Amino acid sequence: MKKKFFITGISTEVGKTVVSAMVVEALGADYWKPVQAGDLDESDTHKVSGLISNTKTKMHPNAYALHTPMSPHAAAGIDGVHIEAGTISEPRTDNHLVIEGAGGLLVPLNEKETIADLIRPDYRVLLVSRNYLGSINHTLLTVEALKRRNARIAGIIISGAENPSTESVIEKMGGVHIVFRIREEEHFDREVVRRYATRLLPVLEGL
Ligand SMILES: Nc1ncnc2c1ncn2[C@@H]1O[C@H](COP(=O)(O)OP(=O)(O)OP(=O)(O)O)[C@@H](O)[C@H]1O
Ligand SMILES: C[C@H](N)[C@H](N)CCCCCC(=O)O
Repeated sequence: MKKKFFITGISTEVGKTVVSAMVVEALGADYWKPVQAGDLDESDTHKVSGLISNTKTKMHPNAYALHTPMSPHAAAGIDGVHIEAGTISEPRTDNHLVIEGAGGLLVPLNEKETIADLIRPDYRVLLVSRNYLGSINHTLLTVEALKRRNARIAGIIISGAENPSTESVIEKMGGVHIVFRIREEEHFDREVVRRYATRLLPVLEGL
């Protein structure tokens, strides 16, 4: 059965793109970033392309490609565009699909909708968390917001240094499992991503 994984994060810059590349590489999945805001010559689609080795993956075009590295609602305003979640149609594919959000879960697309409105019932949501002072609160708030929307939470992925007391309290109070960990790496390249992808595949098969 083909699976669709939605990658969200507890904030911006926590490792969603790195995790997306690993999930894409593990499954040979297609990749789609519906809303991109920022330098379009160094978009997340370019980054994922540069981190994977398999030849099966198809990169699907953004529904909205905005030029300013800001919240999508604001970046859209600058470009004179109005984002509507309802106009975004998922790319057709027979392959697994990895969908990456922008920033955190409640980042606005416009004055009424957020990234959370892009999550469909058949998406398995992977929440990327990264340890910093304040990350417990950001992680538990995001889990609560996902549950309130009946999203199918597949699990949390920790990117960066381990913190056992943080991780155990997140699992206990959030009622969610940490399904994978990425160490604090000096850099990410195709080799590093391939190594993690090999370990990640059996985890994804169980989700
Ligand atoms: N485990 C890690 N070890 C070292 N660096 C990391 C790790 N995880 C993420 N980073 C670094 O943090 C930065 C942000 O990561 P990434 O681009 O994946 O975040 P993001 O959540 O996709 O951000 P955005 O919200 O802008 O899309 C990158 O420079 C990345 O290399
Ligand atoms: C530009 C950045 N890399 C992301 N694409 C968008 C992050 C928006 C964060 C908005 C916020 O939560 O305050």
